Amino acid sequence: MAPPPPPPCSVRAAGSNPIGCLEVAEPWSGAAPPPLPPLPGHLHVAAPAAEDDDDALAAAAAAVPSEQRVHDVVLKQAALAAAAPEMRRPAQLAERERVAGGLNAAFDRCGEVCKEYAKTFYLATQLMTPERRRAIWAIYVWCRRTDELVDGPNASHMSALALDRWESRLDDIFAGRPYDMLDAALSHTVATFPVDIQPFRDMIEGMRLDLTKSRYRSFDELYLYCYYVAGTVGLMTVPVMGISPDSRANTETVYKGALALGLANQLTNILRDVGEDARRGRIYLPMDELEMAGLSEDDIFDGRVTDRWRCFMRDQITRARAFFRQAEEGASELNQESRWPVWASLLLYRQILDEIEANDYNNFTKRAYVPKAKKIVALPKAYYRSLMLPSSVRHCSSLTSS
Ligand SMILES: CC(C)=CCC/C(C)=C/CC/C(C)=C/CC/C(C)=C/[C@@H]1[C@@H](COP(=O)(O)OP(=O)(O)O)[C@]1(C)CC/C=C(\C)CC/C=C(\C)CCC=C(C)C
Repeated sequence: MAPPPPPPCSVRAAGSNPIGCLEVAEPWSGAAPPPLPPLPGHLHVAAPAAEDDDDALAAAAAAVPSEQRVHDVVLKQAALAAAAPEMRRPAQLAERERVAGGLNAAFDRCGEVCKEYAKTFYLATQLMTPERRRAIWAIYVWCRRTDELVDGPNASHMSALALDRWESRLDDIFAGRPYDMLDAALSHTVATFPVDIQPFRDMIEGMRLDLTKSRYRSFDELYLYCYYVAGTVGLMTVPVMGISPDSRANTETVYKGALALGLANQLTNILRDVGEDARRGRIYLPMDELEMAGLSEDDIFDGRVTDRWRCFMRDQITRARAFFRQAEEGASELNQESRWPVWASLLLYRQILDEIEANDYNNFTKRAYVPKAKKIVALPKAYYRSLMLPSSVRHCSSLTSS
């Protein structure tokens, strides 16, 4: 279950284009992994609805709360991972195909991109086994490219049509027909690990929302957006990172934790960037909650740090922290060598919330960031957390010993 809405508050009554190279890569002419065989629990793409049905479908979808809709995707991905062996194909076969397919350079390039754009994360992937590490890089690059479509230097040329093309390219990746070398790395990854296509489709859906939507009426709407652009990352990566053989938690709990970390990170991102987003005419904060707090759009566009604003922000931060807490439960259940980057992401991103508080909630003109010294302290802390036994095991043994 998602953390509850913010509690009532007492005062409430009152540069350059460094990644452009990712957009254009040479068409891939090397060997590609075979298309995915159908697997039990694999999500099938629904046939497109006839236009007449569109409104009815949209109304039906809107009637289901976002949390329920997302939960269904979580269950399907968890079932797929639980039904498949940890890797879809024997490791040796995957390895042989990677080398024979000339994919070394493709994965190396993915690693370089990660190193360039997410240094800390890249460093933290070094403890992972080589095949998991490479696969995580390939997923990272696909996510980064997808995000660049609407947030990058060419974003102003982006259209729904281009996103449709990106989505059919995604179908090709899953069908073993990669377009370029970076796609080829992802194609190999999804043929090797039990990763479902739905979270990838959903991330593209999040980018579509970004093209058309600049206000979120309620937390329910915002929840769905955060799932699309960030919760999906959790669902994409856990099948690669794997669950600890010692874990006694059920798969669903771990996937819920992964979803929670994505949601927490994205909510934190939104709280950090309120001023920056407002300057682009965007407000991601739930409009009904703003109204309940006695705040209007103008308060945000004017960037006024008032007591009402501070109180509103306190509530939003409380909610984000609740998602981080839920994520902690899942993080400790992952394979031990995969836990470090996850704990690092969790601890570093959560500290941004502390920095917003330290800035006295001025997220209009001050960008909250974690200073380098604090980052350096967080990394060994994350490493230490990653050494701890899964919490499901700790709880079990404390029960049996008492
Ligand atoms: C191990 C690990 C941390 C893996 C994640 C690697 C990965 C595939 C990341 C993709 C990130 C990406 C490029 C997403 C595109 C959409 C987007 C931009 C989302 C925002 C990320 C931060 O973006 P940005 O780099 O622009 O941030 P700054 O402005 O520079 O601060 C998001 C906020 C979301 C990122 C979401 C995650 C990292 C989800 C992490 C969840 C897991 C890895 C699951 C962990 C599992 C358990 C059981 C807890």
